[in-house]
Amino acid sequence: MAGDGGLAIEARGVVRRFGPVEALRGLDITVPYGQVTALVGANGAGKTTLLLILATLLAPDAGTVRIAGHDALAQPVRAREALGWMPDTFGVYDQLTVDEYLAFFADAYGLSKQERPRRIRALLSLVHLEDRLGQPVHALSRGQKQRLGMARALVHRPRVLLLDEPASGLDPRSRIELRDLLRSLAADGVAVLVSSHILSELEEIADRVVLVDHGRTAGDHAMAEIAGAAARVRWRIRSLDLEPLAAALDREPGLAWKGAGDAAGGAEVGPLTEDEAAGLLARLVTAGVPVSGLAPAGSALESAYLAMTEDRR
Ligand SMILES: Nc1ncnc2c1ncn2[C@@H]1O[C@H](COP(=O)(O)OP(=O)(O)OP(=O)(O)O)[C@@H](O)[C@H]1O
Repeated sequence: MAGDGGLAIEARGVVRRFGPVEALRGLDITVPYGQVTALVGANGAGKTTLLLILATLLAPDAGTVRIAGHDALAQPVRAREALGWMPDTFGVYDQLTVDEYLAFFADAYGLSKQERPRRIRALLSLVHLEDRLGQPVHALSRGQKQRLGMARALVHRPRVLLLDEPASGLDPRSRIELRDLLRSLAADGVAVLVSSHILSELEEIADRVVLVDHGRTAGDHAMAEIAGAAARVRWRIRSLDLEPLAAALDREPGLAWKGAGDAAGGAEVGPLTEDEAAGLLARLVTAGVPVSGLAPAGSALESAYLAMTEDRR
């Protein structure tokens, strides 16, 4: 699918200032084809600024950006042909119907008149809006508009897809469908770069995580490394009787733990790997502690994110 055999996105030393604010301070990022890469970072870290620059909608003050092998600054039109873009705030032309809206973008991307109706029906079916054909865009709910935005981003079958907070307005079913759609696009060789604050969802969607911190890349990890069995995460232990649990945890050399609060009825321990947690569980049970549950506390990506950003606050 890559065609040019290279990277889908390659940005180096990207700088962007807004007056006195340095939103990006020499950021580097590479995104391969055939994978979902997640862009994660605190509010104001620079994710949207980066995505706008990659989408050729904002010029950097310094740095280089290549999209699908094209220099995005010198050849923005070539870059745009390869790109699909879904912004976080979704502007729609309210007077248009759903299919007129997609036809407008199909036209802008040069799809032939014969192909357009077929493509529009396929896209509406892909985002489960086929029953909205002929209806005005303004009558759609926020989540439906977001799904229409996704269809719009895919009109010209882009090889590189940029999504800024795509799941924010979606109901649980639509989120699962979005996850499946992004996975199947990646399986077809598309490079997907997605920013989101919903880390538990990214864990299931993404192959890689790029951490952005104060305008720079602060980490680039395979999801398997972060969320796999070898990853160190916090664990929640539930027990029918808290006193023996607390006493047994106190006897564990070097183990960090705290009470998980009355409602949770147990303790939070770690970070530990899956093996270490299994060993601890075996010792607790052997010691006669009435353990009723052991599970990761929050998602592994959340734990990793908190650990990675702890000393950056
Ligand atoms: N048009 C603008 N004018 C002035 N400052 C801006 C502009 N756009 C972004 N900034 C500033 O640049 C920094 C990075 O903003 P950006 O929107 O890229 O962050 P983000 O990581 O997407 O944040 P969030 O997670 O809150 O969406 C922030 O300090 C922000 O205030």
